[in-house]
Amino acid sequence: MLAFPSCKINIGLQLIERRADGFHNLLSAFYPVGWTDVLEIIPAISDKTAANQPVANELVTFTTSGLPIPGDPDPARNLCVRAYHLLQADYDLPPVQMHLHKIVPIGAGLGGGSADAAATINLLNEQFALGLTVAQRENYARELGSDCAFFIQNKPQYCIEKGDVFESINLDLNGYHILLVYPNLAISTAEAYAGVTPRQPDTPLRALLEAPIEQWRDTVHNDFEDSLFPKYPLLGEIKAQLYEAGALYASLSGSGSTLYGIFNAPPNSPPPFSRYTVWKSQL
Ligand SMILES: C[C@@](CO)(OP(=O)(O)O)[C@H](O)COP(=O)(O)OP(=O)(O)OC[C@H]1O[C@@H](n2ccc(N)nc2=O)[C@H](O)[C@@H]1O
Ligand SMILES: Nc1ncnc2c1ncn2[C@@H]1O[C@H](COP(=O)(O)OP(=O)(O)O)[C@@H](O)[C@H]1O
Repeated sequence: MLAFPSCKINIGLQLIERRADGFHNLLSAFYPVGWTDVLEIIPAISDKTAANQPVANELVTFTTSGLPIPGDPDPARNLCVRAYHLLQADYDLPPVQMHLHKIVPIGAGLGGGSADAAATINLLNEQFALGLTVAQRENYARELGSDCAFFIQNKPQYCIEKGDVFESINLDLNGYHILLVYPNLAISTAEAYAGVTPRQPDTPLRALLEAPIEQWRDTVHNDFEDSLFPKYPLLGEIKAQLYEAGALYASLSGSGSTLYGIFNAPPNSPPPFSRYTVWKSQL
């Protein structure tokens, strides 16, 4: 079976407090974006002379193409393989062959790896008729990463606590256009969190998002920008260029390094962005 795990942007991200477990409580709106990887999972064929080499262990044959993934050549660390083992432990799954074609940039604040893991859970649930509910699949996903559970349903959500608990939100950007700019610079999530100073927001994000998008520029903020823009000035420059290109709203996504702009009409990819990895689409 085939899936196209897509990524997310964060619209606003308020880092509220450091928790006793070392993680941070936050408020953020997660919004799905259609830049996707390709993931195929099939029951294993027994012919070991086939082109795919068994690499992780006897249960999973995992191969990749496209962007190189940090952690290769140790595929056991890949979130897809970890997701398989999580379910295998409880459901005694048969051996599988998995292939991931990696397209979404890595260390980009787009949650691409988490999306792959969630897609693995959803595919295995379907392929082997496990009958897992959304809540059960989200619980497995939470074990793999804070933003992983979001991708089980992959719909706009208001995220609280570690970013893994959801409240519904009426946020519809249908018809707007988005331009993502990945500056070919990976930022590790742990590194980004290590630099933040959390604080209680004056106004919780949910109230700010109720205003029209034209007002967000002055109110809706990603708190990671405060520590990452001074460290990587390029990020602030790209955000300014997105506004110069006509964005109604522009921001860093998650813990970076991708910047995005939301536009009324299809944006050009003007010269400042041509040296970066860009992706654009209608939302
Ligand atoms: C920042 C966000 C915002 O949406 O996304 P990305 O930009 O990475 O896509 C998420 O909070 C990232 O979630 P995820 O990438 O799943 O992080 P995890 O693997 O759970 O954690 C990686 C590390 O980030 C820190 N961490 C993560 C989540 C959280 N709420 N507080 C934290 O302090 C911890 O140091 C942890 O060890
Ligand atoms: N399938 C995967 N795709 C991408 N990264 C993966 C995957 N599996 C494990 N990882 C690890 O997760 C880390 C960050 O993943 P990613 O989700 O792309 O970043 P971000 O947290 O910035 O959204 C990478 O450093 C990589 O080592």
